[in-house]
Amino acid sequence: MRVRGLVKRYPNKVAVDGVDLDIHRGEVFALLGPNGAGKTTTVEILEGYRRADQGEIRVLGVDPARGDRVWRSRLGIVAQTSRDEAELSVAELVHHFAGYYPNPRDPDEVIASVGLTEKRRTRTRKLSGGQRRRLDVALGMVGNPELLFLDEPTTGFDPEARRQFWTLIENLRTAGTTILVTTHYLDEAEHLADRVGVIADGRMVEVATPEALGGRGARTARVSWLSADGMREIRTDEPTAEVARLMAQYGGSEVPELEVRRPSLEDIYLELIGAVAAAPELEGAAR
Ligand SMILES: Nc1ncnc2c1ncn2[C@@H]1O[C@H](COP(=O)(O)OP(=O)(O)OP(=O)(O)O)[C@@H](O)[C@H]1O
Repeated sequence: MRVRGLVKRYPNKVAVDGVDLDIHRGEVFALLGPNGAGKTTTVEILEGYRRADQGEIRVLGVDPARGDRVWRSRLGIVAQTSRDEAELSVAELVHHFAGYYPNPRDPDEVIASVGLTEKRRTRTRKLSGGQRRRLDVALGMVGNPELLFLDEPTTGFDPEARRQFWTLIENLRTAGTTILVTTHYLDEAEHLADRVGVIADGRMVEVATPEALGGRGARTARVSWLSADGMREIRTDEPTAEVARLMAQYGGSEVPELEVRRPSLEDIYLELIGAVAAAPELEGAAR
């Protein structure tokens, strides 16, 4: 996928303001950003559901505004809101959707992979929020897509379901599926994504691996431990040397509650978002 200078204006708002984005085949890419940043608008343009006002866009080699049925059948989409088919059972709905695609996955295997086998005969209106979301994911993947869009896929999942979902995504990735996921869960992005893009106020602030975002790997570490006088914390660029010093000080025995910490992805993300909010010059003159 290749995007250059994507712009989308609504009557009162420039929702996407010159976004560039490259997503490589087989990659898991997480799009992060606060509410209203422009994530869903961007994703829906890439899916062909909304029209861009400006920009060059290629998704699987095609301009989404001109995407035909064959192109569409190569995509899997899990939108933010569920499709409403309340009277069908889980199995009926997944089998029904499989029929839309030329080369679908086995619907029963897909139902099993999202953990809904026990609910296969349940009408979709009787599913819990998290179960309904798992069904959405099943519908997105049953067509065996080359490229899967997941818009906040795990909202409403309990922690165990989220872990199961991560395994599912890892399996899809291993099978070669390219995945674009939007999420508000930083741990999810860190766990799943090869690269993350942070979008704020319609602009791409940074694209990097989760480890490198905001110069994270090079950031000062904090070494903390429980000393005789209470908790101590030292900021240092050489945490290994600091730990060695502590070990010597404690005569090689356990240093109580020793912890070495670098800024989390969430710390870095909040810094990036905060910098955009505090920098009025980033407000586009085009508005
Ligand atoms: N159909 C629309 N008409 C007018 N404004 C819209 C429309 N859709 C979105 N917007 C506005 O565009 C901006 C970007 O919205 P978008 O849904 O893309 O954000 P988002 O990053 O996906 O947010 P969230 O994390 O809350 O899902 C918001 O200010 C929103 O109010």
